[in-house]
This record gives sequence, C-alpha cells and structure tokens, in this order.
Amino acid sequence: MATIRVHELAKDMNLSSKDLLDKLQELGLNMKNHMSTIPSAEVNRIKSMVLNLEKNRNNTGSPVQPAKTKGPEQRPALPAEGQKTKEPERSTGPVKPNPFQQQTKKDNKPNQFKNNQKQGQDKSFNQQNRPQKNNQGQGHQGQFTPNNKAQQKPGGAHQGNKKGPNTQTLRYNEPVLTENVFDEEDTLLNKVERAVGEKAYERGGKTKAPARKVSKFDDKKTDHKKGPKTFGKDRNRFRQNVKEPAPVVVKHITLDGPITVQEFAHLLNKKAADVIKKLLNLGVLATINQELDVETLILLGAEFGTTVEVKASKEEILFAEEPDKPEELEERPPVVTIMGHVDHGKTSLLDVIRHTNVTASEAGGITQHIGAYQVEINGRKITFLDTPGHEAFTAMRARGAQVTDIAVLVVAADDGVMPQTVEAINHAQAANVPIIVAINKIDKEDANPERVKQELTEYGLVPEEWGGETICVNVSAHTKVGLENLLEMILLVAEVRELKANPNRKAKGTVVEAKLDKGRGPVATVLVQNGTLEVGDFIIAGTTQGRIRAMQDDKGRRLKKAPPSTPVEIIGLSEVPQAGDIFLAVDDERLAKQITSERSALKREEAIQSRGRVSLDDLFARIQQGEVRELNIIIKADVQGSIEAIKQSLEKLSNNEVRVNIIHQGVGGITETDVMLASASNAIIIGFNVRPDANARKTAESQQIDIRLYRVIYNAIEDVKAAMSGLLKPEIREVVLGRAEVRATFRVPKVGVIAGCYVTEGKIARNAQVRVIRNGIVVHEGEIDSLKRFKDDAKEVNAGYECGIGLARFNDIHEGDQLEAFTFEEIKRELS
Ligand SMILES: Nc1nc2c(ncn2[C@@H]2O[C@H](COP(=O)(O)OP(=O)(O)OP(=O)(O)O)[C@@H](O)[C@H]2O)c(=O)[nH]1
Repeated sequence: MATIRVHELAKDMNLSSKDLLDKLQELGLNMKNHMSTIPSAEVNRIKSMVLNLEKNRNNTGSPVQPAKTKGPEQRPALPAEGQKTKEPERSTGPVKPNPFQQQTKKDNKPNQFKNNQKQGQDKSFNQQNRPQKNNQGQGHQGQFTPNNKAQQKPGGAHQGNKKGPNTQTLRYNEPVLTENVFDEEDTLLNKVERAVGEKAYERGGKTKAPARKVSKFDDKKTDHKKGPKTFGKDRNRFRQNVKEPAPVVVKHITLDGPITVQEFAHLLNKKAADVIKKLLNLGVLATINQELDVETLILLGAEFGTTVEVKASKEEILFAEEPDKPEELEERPPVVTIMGHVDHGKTSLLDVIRHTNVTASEAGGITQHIGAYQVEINGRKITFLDTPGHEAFTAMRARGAQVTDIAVLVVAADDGVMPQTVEAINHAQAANVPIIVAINKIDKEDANPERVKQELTEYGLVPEEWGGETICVNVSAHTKVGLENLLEMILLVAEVRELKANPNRKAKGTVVEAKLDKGRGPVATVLVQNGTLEVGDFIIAGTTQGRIRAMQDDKGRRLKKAPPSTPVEIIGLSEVPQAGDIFLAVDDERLAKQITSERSALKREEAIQSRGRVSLDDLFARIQQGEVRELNIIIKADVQGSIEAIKQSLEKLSNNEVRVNIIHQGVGGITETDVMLASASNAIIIGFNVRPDANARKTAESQQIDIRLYRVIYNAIEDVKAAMSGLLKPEIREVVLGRAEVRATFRVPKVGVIAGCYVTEGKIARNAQVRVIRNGIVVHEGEIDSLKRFKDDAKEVNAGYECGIGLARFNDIHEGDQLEAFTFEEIKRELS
C-alpha cells in the first residue's frame, strides 16, 4: 500500500510539517512526527479535513459551527487528564471535534465525506463526541443538537436514549454500531479515528467497552437503517459482552520496522491465530513467521483498535529535512549533461567550452578532470557533468538522484539522428529533462542542419523556428561558431526553469565520480545540490562517511566552501562511495556512523521495493489493484523492421486501465544501459532475436527487471496481451544453464564444424538446447550434437574448462560466437 509522509503532504499543502502536525493533532489524528505515514488513499480526505479546519477557523461568526469555538486553545475544556502526559505511548492525543462534520453540501469535499453525509451524521457525531464522553466519564442522556454541541460535550453515558434511529443521541450511545456504520468506507483513517475514539471512550467511560468484543461485529454489515432488529440484536450481544471481564486491550504500539505475525500478536496480546484471521479478512495470507510490512501492520492494528506507529529511522528523519521556504531560496547555476551518438563531437564540444571559458578567465589555471566542471558566461555559471549522458541519467536516477537540469543533445550535422541519439532522447525524456539540440560540425561541407531538424521531429523534438519548443543551435567545436549562442540558450532555459537552492543550510548532493587514490585515499567528485558544503563537514554518502579534509574545484583550486550546483573533489571519506550515491552533511559523527550502519536496513527496504517492479507475471493483479496505470516497455530487436512491428502491435493493446508506453527501442543486444533505463523507469524489456549480455543479465537479476526474450513476434504480443488481461500462464520457463565462447572452429569430415569452446559461465550440458549468439543477436537455436572434453564424450562441462561442441544441423559457427545452453523448466502457477 502506497503511503505518503507527513512532511511530503505538508509540502504539497504548502504548510510547514509542524503546522500540519498541529492540525492533524487537532483533528485527532495521532501522527507523531513529520515522518509518520499516511496511506495515499487517505491523502485527499486528510487534505480536505485540514482545509475545512482552516475554513472553520476563519469563519468565526457562524452559530452553527460550534466546533470552532473549541479550537486548540480550548483544549482545557476537555478533561485535562494526567494520562496524556504520563502515558505518551498510550495516548492518542487530544481528540478534538471533527470539523469534517461541519461541511455543508456545497463544499467541495471528497467522496468520503459525501458518503458520510449519506450514511448519516452519526459518524461524525461519534467521532466528535465519543472522546468527549470519555473525557468526562459521566452519564449523559444525549441532549445533543447540532447547534448545541458545545453544551453536549460533557455528555457520555452508556445508557442511551433510544427514541429513534434518527436521533444522534441514540447512535452516540451505541459504540457497537459505530463499528458498522463505517463499513462501506472502512478505510485506515476511519479505523485510526475509531481507535482514537474508542481509546478515549474507554478511559473516560465507566464501562470498558472492549474493543475486541466490538470488533466481533466488524464483519457484519449492520446498517441501522435496515431496521431495529439487527440493531437490537447486536446491542444485546454487546451488553452481554460488557459483563465479561475486559481483556487487556493494547491501544498503541510503537515499532521500529517490519515484524513477524507472531511478534505482532505478542505485542497486541492476542493469539497469532486471531491475527492471521484478521489478516485473512484484509486479504493477506500470512504464516505465523511471516514478516509483515509496516503498512499492513498499521492496517492490522486498526482492525484490533490499536494504533501502530512506526518510528522513522534516523536516516529518514535526517534525509527528510524541512523544505526550504521560498524566501530562503537563491538562484543556482544549471547542471548540464551532454549526450549524443558516438563521434558526433561531445568530447570536442565539452573541451572547447571548458578551455575557451576557463583559460579566458583563469590565465594559467590548471584544468583537471574531476568529472564535472563549471564555466562562467557573462557573470553567470553553468555546471557541466562530464560523465556520459545516459550514465548520468540512468545510474543516478536508478539510485534516486536526479542531478541534471538540462540535456544538450549533440547531433553531427553531417550524420544526422543515429541510434544513440534516439537513446539519448529517450533517456532525457524519461527523466523529464529539457533538451537543447546542438547541431555540431556545421563547418563540414556536407553538413545539413535542416535534415537533422527534420529527423528530430520524428522523435517529438520540433525546432522552435518550426513552431515547436525545442531549441536547436548550430555549432562547430572546431571553429567555435555558435558556442556562445549555445551557452546563452542554456542560461535561458535555466532562467525559465527558475533553478533555485538554499545555500544557508547543510549540504546535500550527489556523488558524480569516485576513486581510490594511492596517496590521498578515497576521492570523490560530488555535486552540491542544496546547501553549502564546507571543509570540516561530516558527511555520509552511501555506506561511507567521513570528515572533509580538503576540497578542490575543477581548476585545482582549494576551496573552503562549495555552494549549490558546485562540483568539487573531496577527500576524507572512509571508503570509496558509488557514483550516484546521495551525500549529506550531518551534524555529528556519531549520528553519521549510526546512519551508515542503518543503511543495511535501507538496503532491505530497497529489496522490498524492487519487488514492486513491474513484471508480466503479476501485471494483471497490479492493474486490478490500481498500482499500474502505465506499462513501460523497452524493445530491443535484431532489425528495425521487427521493432516497428512489435511497437505498433503493443501500443494498440492500450486500454482504459493501462497504457502501453514504448519508452525506448533499439537494434542490438540488451545492454546494461537498457536495464538501467528499465530500472529507472520501472519498465520491462522485450527482446526479439537478441540476448542480454552478461552485465545486463546480472543487473537485471539484481534490479529484478523482467526481460522477455522472443523469437516470434506473435508470441511477444500475445504474452503482453495475456498479462494485461490476467490470462498469462507461463507454465514453462527457460533456464539458462551456461555460456561458452567459441575460441576456434574445426571442420571435421563427415561430422561438420566443431567449435572449440571455453565455458565462461555455468555449464554446458549435452542434453541442453543451445543458441548461437553473434554480437548480441541470436543467429541459431537448436540441439547439441556432440560435447567432448578432449576426445571423450562429456555429459556436461563446467565453467573454466574447454570443450568441443558440435551443433545439430548447423555449421555456420564463427570464432567469437557465444553459445548459450538452456533448458526449460516447468513453473507451477501460484493461485493468485
Ligand atoms: N569538422 C568537425 N569535426 C568535429 C567537430 N567536432 C568534433 N569533430 C570531430 O569528430 C570526431 C569525434 O569527436 P569527439 O569529440 O571525440 O566525439 P564524441 O561524441 O565525444 O565521441 P565519443 O567520445 O567516441 O562518443 C573527432 O575526430 C573530432 O575532431 C566539428 O565541429 N567539426
């Protein structure tokens, strides 16, 4: 279940986390701190509750809004029970009247509220009054009227006025019913609110209404409107239950993270079987030792009338710092990445920009390679990232760091749009980064910038002069023509984007490059993205930490401070971090060390997250749950024609529930870059007559990317179609046994060609199927005819050994080919 943190919601609502927390507190929602989680499904509802709270406050004159007279300053009106401070763990906070109920129909409110209205005001009434009842803990005969809520506050006996179902008093006196009234919209928030109410009720009321007994009726949809029969029956049952000794009900649990069913049952003071039963009601099938994620625990706790709070890790608290206020933000230089096809002039362009602008302003300045550098144009700075564009995008984005503000796409005017140009466009578009096209080499005779522009339109980049939005600049890295214009355009785009950061806070940024230097130890080039990094700061980056001993910029100058958008080389870290790691300056060393040790826990979380990756196997279920609205696909194939055919057929599969997006396509084998893009964009990869290389396979495995390989286009389309409609049944799955490299070939008379191979991975088994891969493309698939170690037949040959392989009915084996042995495995379909 997706959740959102309080601070994120606060940011979204343009409030400080503290303000929002106060408001939530006021609404009786027990959020402990800005890292507390709110289920996404409740966000809209909470928003409207908070907004209504504001509205009601402003609306002070209205006589029909008694709740506003009970603002936070009126809290003492509620009984000031000592427990609140004595037992913070068990306290659910002051329970305030819910302004929710003061909505009028014309209010623009979420469905939830509309339903509340439909179901009767009793719900809001209960929400409002039960706590009050508890607070007073005295008999109350239910003289409640909407205009007299303030006077009603002290009320709260358990014997109700049963004059009729339409009197709020009646409902007020029937806590059992309140459980059922919410059935239709029994969301987590409702449950939490109820838990809040019940807790208060229990503390103040003379009867300890056992939440467990109440929950007995949970599954019954007891709608009081249906008639008094059910109502009375349940009430009687409730009364009987009241006489029993109340079980110890745990009202609040604080957890550090996920725990098992058994552990949770123990904390709840319940039998594990009861917990498993409740889980079943929630649609979760779990065993006693199964670990439950925090969202499930919160939901489960609510089922038992227990609020579950999950403590944010130190790291979470640290990373989720208060958002900057608009007045604290200052303009920062744009961070630019240069991308493009091989040999189109990226390096030349970067070099000429750097040298022209560096040497001009820094006579004799030494430029050194630190993976990023800054240039100054008309007093304004631009930061260039010197890493290959797609790496900057995918590697860093895959780690959650978005560093680039603008992508400069270099296209050679004499060559036009090429495969890597398209790849670069796809990467930038997937990252939502604006593209400026630099049409390079215009000094060449056969340069044809107009043709380049024409070609670009096919990829959605329509030049400005043709009525589009893409800035295209003609340049030459050789003659330096157009360079200034290009830089000005970068600044223009930066200005439009209003790139800002707060220099007056602790630094946060991304590691761009890192290496181990013999003399200096771990050296990292980092890009400061917010705040100011200073010598002496203690930073953490990935799983490493350390105090910055020295900093220098791309010109080799020692720096004491690095403001936002500055790339600097730092020394002082204990280990080499990874490019793409987010770094953060922290206040003390102890905390930093604690946090790096907490990273392992975070890794576990990442593993859980990667389980959330899209795969064809569970696509349907996830579409049904509303988790997947778009199916991102990367297509790699042996020829362009196949790509087009697959693309068109797949795009046609889009329906109302899910849209099929081909985010990248290309001719050739599946590479690590494809997998990284899939990882960053949560895509699946479809390979047609191509294979992933070793790195791609490893990365796909670790990132849990679904790679589907096909030899028949129809099968690919059918699989996606079946997955989208929940009919996919991959009973048989291919298992790769190993790979061998062909080092030599021998023609044996009457036998055919024998490949002298070296097994590089896994094993080659005699009875396996084998495919011949040449430059990432499958050229043959068939059976092994012979497998020999020296002169002897072998059943299988393991990695690290040489062998001779003959293929059945196939002799066109070349030196350098890869032979991949595979077999098929039956997969038992799990019931879903
Ligand atoms: N005539 C001309 N040649 C250029 C220009 N820019 C680059 N070249 C030449 O094009 C070739 C490739 O340039 P690079 O800068 O290495 O291209 P690249 O895109 O960085 O190439 P990779 O690093 O291999 O991806 C070199 O021989 C450059 O001299 C230009 O503006 N005009």
